[in-house]
Amino acid sequence: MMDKAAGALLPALMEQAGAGAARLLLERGPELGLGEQARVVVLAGPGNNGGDGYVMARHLATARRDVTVVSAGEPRTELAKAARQAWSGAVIPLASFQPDSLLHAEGIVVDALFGAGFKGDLPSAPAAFLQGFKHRMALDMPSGVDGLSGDCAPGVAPCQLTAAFGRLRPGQLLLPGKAVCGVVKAVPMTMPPESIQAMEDAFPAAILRTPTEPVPAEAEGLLRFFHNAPGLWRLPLQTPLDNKYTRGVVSVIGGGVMSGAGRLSLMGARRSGCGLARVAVQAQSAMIYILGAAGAIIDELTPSVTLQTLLEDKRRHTWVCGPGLTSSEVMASFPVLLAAKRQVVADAGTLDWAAGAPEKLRGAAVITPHAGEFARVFNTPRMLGLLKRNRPLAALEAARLTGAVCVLKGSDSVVAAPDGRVAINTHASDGLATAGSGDVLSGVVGTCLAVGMAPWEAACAAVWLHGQAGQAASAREGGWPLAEDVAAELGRARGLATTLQQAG
Ligand SMILES: NC(=O)C1=CN([C@@H]2O[C@H](COP(=O)(O)OP(=O)(O)OC[C@H]3O[C@@H](n4cnc5c(N)ncnc54)[C@H](OP(=O)(O)O)[C@@H]3O)[C@@H](O)[C@H]2O)[C@H](O)CC1
Ligand SMILES: [K+]
Repeated sequence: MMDKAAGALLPALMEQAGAGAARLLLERGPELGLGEQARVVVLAGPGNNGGDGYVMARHLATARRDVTVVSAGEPRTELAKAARQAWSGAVIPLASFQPDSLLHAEGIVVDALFGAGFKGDLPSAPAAFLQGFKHRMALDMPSGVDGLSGDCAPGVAPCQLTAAFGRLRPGQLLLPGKAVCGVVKAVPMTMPPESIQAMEDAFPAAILRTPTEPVPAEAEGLLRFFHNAPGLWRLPLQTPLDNKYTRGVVSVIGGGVMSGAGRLSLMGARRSGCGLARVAVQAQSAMIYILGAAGAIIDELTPSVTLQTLLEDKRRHTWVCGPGLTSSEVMASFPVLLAAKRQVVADAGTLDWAAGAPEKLRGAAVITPHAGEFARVFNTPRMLGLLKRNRPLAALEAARLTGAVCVLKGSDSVVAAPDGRVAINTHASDGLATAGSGDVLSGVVGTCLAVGMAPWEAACAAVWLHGQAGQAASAREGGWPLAEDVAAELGRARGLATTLQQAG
């Protein structure tokens, strides 16, 4: 139900949306390769997205641009009807409009067909009409893109420019939607703060919150989206009183056969600033860890020194369990860590051990699956469908099923907490698509947890630091960094996060 206050705001918001989109096109046209006098064709749909299109056309005409409105259906909402009436130019029905090849090549079509209210399949005639143009700009979303998930209906016409109204939508940042939005530019909208929640309720697709924006108490427990950036979380600053324990202790379960993954996780933890990192590993496999990391402590497990013995040290609260582990190694460690009430980052081998049985992960603080691991753990048709078409909801449901924060890794990683918070990370780089990069991340999550951050904040911070380190390593290595190169940049990434936190 739309709140009365939000309803009363809508005409003013539509006016701001249409006027702002017109301004954006006038400013950005030359960058899109449009000439001064390029013709503009607005394709207006039946809902409020179409209404925005009529308002935009009016403002473009006032700015003396050659603008034509083509209608893909009579306006159905009161707002869109009012916007249609305020447009004094002609409205040509789609079926009767005959664009010439010059218009196709040199003009621009404004996609005001469907926005947040789109559902189902794209009708073929308007989709083909949009496809015919070389230059395209979208209002809110290219028609056929789901604003919440970024899922695209077949036939979506990719745009070079998208006007975002007030705030960004998740679907503008998540693939595949992100790829068809082109450059996304926010059109500023002013609205009283108390109306923000009401506005969010009024629109079918969620709106992204900025990191520093407080969430009203009544929104607790509801799905709400955030853009992942420093400001959404705070990493503790260094102080002269710090010692290695106050900076956090991270312990990694080391694999006996696949030692590389555990060592990369250890590197991630150490490079991102934990005070002390330790590895617990069977004595016969300890040497590779001992030789590999002079600054880490290696705890050799023997019949007399077991994991239980190590857990007597209460300072060892945070554990990374999974990188490089076989199922039997997971079975011998993960349940023991949970029984001892440790906060555990579950990755790799632990996720494979829980294939088809997500309840086995209950008790972990953070789980970090990539799409393949996710599909193995949460292998019901519903979850596989969500994974394909709605990554934020897939991650959220995984978090709710396991009680753990879920980092669904990808080039647009999402971090979901069981309480409904979902952060979208856009701060990644292609360079992270290399073996071992996920192992590094698990160690960074370990550091952020060990230093006392709550699980969702810790996971968000770790994903951002990892992304920043990936970008820096990519730049340094000509676009082709190794996981070790990414780890090597983590200290500087944390330094940058601190600077940004202090500035903001
Ligand atoms: N965020 C803001 O502050 C503001 C956003 N505004 C704009 O409003 C739209 C959302 O408007 P809404 O009217 O809810 O939805 P749409 O315009 O996107 O589309 C709804 C109409 O489209 C029909 N529809 C939907 N899918 C299909 C389909 N597959 N085939 C045919 N027709 C379809 C739908 O028909 P129904 O029969 O399903 O009802 C509707 O007629 C948002 O995107 C912004 O652009 C406002 O300007 C205010 C501020
Ligand atoms: K649109």
